[in-house]
Amino acid sequence: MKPIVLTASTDMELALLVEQLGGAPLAGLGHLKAWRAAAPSGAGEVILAVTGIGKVNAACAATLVVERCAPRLLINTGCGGAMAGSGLVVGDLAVASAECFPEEGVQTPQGWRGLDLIGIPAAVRGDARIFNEVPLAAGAAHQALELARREGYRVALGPFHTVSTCSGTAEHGTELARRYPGICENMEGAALAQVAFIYDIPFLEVRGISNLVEDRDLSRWNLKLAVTEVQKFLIKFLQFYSSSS
Ligand SMILES: O=C(O)c1cccc(C(=O)CC[C@H]2O[C@@H](n3cnc4c(=O)[nH]cnc43)[C@H](O)[C@@H]2O)c1
Repeated sequence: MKPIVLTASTDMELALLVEQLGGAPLAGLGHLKAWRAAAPSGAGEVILAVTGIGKVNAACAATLVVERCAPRLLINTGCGGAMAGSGLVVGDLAVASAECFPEEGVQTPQGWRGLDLIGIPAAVRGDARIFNEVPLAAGAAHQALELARREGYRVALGPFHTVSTCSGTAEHGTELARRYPGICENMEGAALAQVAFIYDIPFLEVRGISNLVEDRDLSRWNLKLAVTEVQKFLIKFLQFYSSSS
């Protein structure tokens, strides 16, 4: 059976999963720090890998794990910023319905425009072309949303933004939201989603909310709560998913 691969940008965002699943260090995934564990249901394996921060690290890691592990599902997790209007607060969960690159494009005299203005897609698979927005198959996202609700988590489903420049002002977040709708800002997800799109592999992204997209105030952040909540949820999701698929 093909494995499930689970990625995050830092060790902290995987530590509880590695501990609870009894992960053993896994060599042979290039530069990536990785572990392997039996899936909670006993059906197949889960591979956990740290990508590093940002889109370039995420795309490199995704390509490596997809080429070497041929996963049946690629899951990305970590913390993220709740965008205005999402209704999310620190400690909540966010599930991606789509991923988006809200910065790739052209600053024209008339304002910012996306990659469609240039006319060169970011990726092509068969007849499908993607520009700034990466669609995700609904299956795993809806399963995660329903399970999270059943387990009593506060959770929202919606499009995510993957940025190079984090929104450290509410105004910057509002500007990006004018370009594309979004509920959760992060720095890796769309890159992993694009690789999953190219290889036609189901992709799920669930993040714990560590902060709001607002004027930067680190005293209002709670990284520990965010990464704990989302990892506790993903342990339940792996139990559910690996026994049902
Ligand atoms: O110091 C800052 O201003 C700052 C801004 C954004 C993120 C950080 C981090 O320490 C975490 C980076 C890490 O977490 C994800 N993340 C979490 N919140 C956000 C956000 O509001 N915007 C973008 N990324 C966020 C991200 O995926 C990184 O992996 C510090």
